[in-house]
Amino acid sequence: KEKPKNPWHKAVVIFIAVLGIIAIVALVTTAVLQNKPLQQKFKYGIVLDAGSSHTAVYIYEWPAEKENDTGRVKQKHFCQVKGPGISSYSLSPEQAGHSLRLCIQEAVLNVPRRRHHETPLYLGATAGMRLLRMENQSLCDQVLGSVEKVLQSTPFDYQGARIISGQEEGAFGWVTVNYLSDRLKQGSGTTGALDLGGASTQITFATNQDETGESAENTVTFRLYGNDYFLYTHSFLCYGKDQVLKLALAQQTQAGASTLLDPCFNQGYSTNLSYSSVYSSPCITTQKPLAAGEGFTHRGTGNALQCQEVVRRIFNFSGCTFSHCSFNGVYQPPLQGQFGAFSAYYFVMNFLNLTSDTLENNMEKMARYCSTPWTQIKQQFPNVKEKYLAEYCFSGTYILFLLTHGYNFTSDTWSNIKFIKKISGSDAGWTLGYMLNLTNMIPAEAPDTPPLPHAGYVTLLLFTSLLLFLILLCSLRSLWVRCTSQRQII
Ligand SMILES: Nc1ncnc2c1ncn2[C@@H]1O[C@H](COP(=O)(O)OP(=O)(O)O)[C@@H](O)[C@H]1O
Ligand SMILES: [Ca+2]
Repeated sequence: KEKPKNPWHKAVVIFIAVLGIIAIVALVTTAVLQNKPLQQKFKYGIVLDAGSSHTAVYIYEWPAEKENDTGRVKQKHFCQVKGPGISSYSLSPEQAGHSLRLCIQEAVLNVPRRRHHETPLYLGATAGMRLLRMENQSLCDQVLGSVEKVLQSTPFDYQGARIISGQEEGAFGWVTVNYLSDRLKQGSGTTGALDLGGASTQITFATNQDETGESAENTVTFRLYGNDYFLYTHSFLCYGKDQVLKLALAQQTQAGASTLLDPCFNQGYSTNLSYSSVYSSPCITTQKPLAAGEGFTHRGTGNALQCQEVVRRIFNFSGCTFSHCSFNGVYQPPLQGQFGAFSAYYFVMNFLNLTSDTLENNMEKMARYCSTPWTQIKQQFPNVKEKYLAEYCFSGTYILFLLTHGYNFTSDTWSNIKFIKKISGSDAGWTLGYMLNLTNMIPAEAPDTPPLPHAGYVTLLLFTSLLLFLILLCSLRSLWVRCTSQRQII
């Protein structure tokens, strides 16, 4: 005889099943929502790079709660200030500050208003201002004062305008390159930084601790994310590409002739230069030739091999008092690892299409470019600024010579150099490293990471709740079987 079925059994089993499912779904959703990053709140930072030839404004952005994570700060906006570098306003210092206004207005529009007061604003000046300071401290102060006045009147958190040292310029360029390529956290191999400006050039790379003993002024140590880095760095003042051109012109016009036949400029190129435009630079230590008139005709003959000899005369390879030197008696340990070459290295080598070839092929391409007649060059590149176009033969020959004879890169190690403009969307240069350092966004010790990354946590949770659900299902099933089997027993 069948025992009357208990209508409640079925209801109870279904009720528990539904309850279990709701519990599990509720558990998983709260856990996921609980850990979901809160409304992305961003923070900002602004750095002005007051270079010898130009000023640029960089706006950086990062998620507020992640500022200690590496690689989180990104370049959000870039503004190139119209006109020359601030050091060029030495005769009208007020103009230096005024020249920044348009880019500052752009910055005001690119940073949310509610963040303005907490957005740090820095200006760092490089070799152009180092040279002006050498020439005339008072004019240098007036230019900085004029810049300071404008930056203080912005709605941002103004943190100062100063001339950074060559060491800082080199070291922070290295920080930027390694931060953006995410090499700082693993403590894995790092990338050296090669920066070519208009008035100075920097080389920086990590070396072994025992290599740093020879020259304290060339050593910078960083402790970042729990890793110690011993960096070699040197900034060659007057070896930026604009100043080095003046060095070459001064050397070739010692006789005071009215015409200079220059192998570093294309055949058919001709312009009139004043002697003062060459000899007024503090980089030129030789006196203007007495016999010289006001100026001279600068004529190109376009010969790369002869141009190499012109460039060689800018370097001094004697008088090294260390175990190894690069040039001009400057200590340099043996090169190590990969290098990122940026700023004018990139502009010149990218234009000349010398960024991805062997050293030998680059030398040949350089020779072909220099021997191309100026009329043909102008025809081929009608939209390139004539000042840049005219100097590419000189600048390219200088770069090849600097990297090989200056820094001792060989045809074997040439491929270690990558010519770069940006890394994951942000410009390679000293400004990001400078800001990261001043805002303490690269901690000395590695921030403690949660035992499980968010994704891992959610997976684990899902897995356990699925397991729970299966256990629940099995127990419900056995409960069901027991209920229905009781009916048969009778
Ligand atoms: N598009 C370009 N093509 C060639 N050269 C360029 C280009 N843009 C900038 N430059 C050059 O790159 C150099 C940038 O130097 P800059 O950073 O202003 O000087 P510094 O770092 O010595 O203070 C200058 O020589 C400038 O003329
Ligand atoms: Ca620069």
